[in-house]
Amino acid sequence: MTTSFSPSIIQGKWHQRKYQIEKELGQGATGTVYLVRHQGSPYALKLGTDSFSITAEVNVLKHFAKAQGGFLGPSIMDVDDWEKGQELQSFYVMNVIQGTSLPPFIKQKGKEWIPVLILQLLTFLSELHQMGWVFGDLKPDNLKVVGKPYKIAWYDAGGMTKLGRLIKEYTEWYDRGVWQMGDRKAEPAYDLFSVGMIMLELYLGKRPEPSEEPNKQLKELVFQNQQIFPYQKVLWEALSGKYATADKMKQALLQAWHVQKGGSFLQPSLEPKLDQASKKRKKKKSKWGKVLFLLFLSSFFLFLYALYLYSQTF
Ligand SMILES: Nc1ncnc2c1ncn2[C@@H]1O[C@H](COP(=O)(O)OP(=O)(O)OP(=O)(O)O)[C@@H](O)[C@H]1O
Repeated sequence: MTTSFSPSIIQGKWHQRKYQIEKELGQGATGTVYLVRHQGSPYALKLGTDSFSITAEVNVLKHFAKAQGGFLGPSIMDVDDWEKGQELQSFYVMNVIQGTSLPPFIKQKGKEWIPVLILQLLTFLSELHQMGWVFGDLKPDNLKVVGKPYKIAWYDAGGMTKLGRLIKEYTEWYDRGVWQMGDRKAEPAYDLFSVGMIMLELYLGKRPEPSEEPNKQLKELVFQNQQIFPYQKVLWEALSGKYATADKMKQALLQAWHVQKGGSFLQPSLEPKLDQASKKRKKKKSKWGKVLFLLFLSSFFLFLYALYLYSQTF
């Protein structure tokens, strides 16, 4: 939703806190997010288009504030209304999540980071699902890589849906309904499909449009790409809803990751070691050969000398 008018200061009607607007961070379905300053500190302020959806988001965020298990996500600092002329506009203030979006991060750091970050994401999803929620609108736009050591951070609670309900917000490319791979029931497998699509996008570096037979196309995309090779099975199983929990997918991904690491990292370092060992063995062999040869030579001359002495005696 586009708001052509950008205020320079937003003041809460109830708490009277003043927020100086610095710039727009982005726009979502339920409002605009601004980078603001309050008493010298930066915050992200979401100004809603309707108070109902802002209240719903605030409720979900407050719920997760209690149990974010070390995962970086938005924490609510203030909730208030802004008097814009005659009308009231709801807003909430949260911490700023600064980081790099997943696609540019992978482009910069390399594809070997994909399973590492996906494993982190699965740990977060496992916790979320156990709390009875599904992320819903899971996509790179709602995730960022922050800090060092690198960690996945999330925002946008707008799509979070209670288990068993109908997914309330989705983005086509990450939605299993669009790819004819399942329905829009809020269950862990719905999020795991989106995780699979995020992986696929990061490996391919693009998002091909769904064709007339989207599920067939998806299978081809997974199995015809050699770069995905060690993760093809995990990826396809996630896309076809084979994993009932995020932990199950995590286990399978971890296994594939170890196999991949064993294949690409052990082999080169093993080869020189094997070479050196065989060289040592060869060296040992040639040393013994020399000793035996000298022994043979000296016994041969000894034999000739004995023969000479014998011929002199008789
Ligand atoms: N806490 C935050 N820190 C930094 N940037 C943020 C924060 N929250 C949101 N943003 C930025 O504002 C944009 C809009 O966020 P918002 O959560 O409203 O919706 P969205 O996820 O982009 O879209 P939609 O809800 O329609 O799927 C985000 O894409 C992001 O760039």
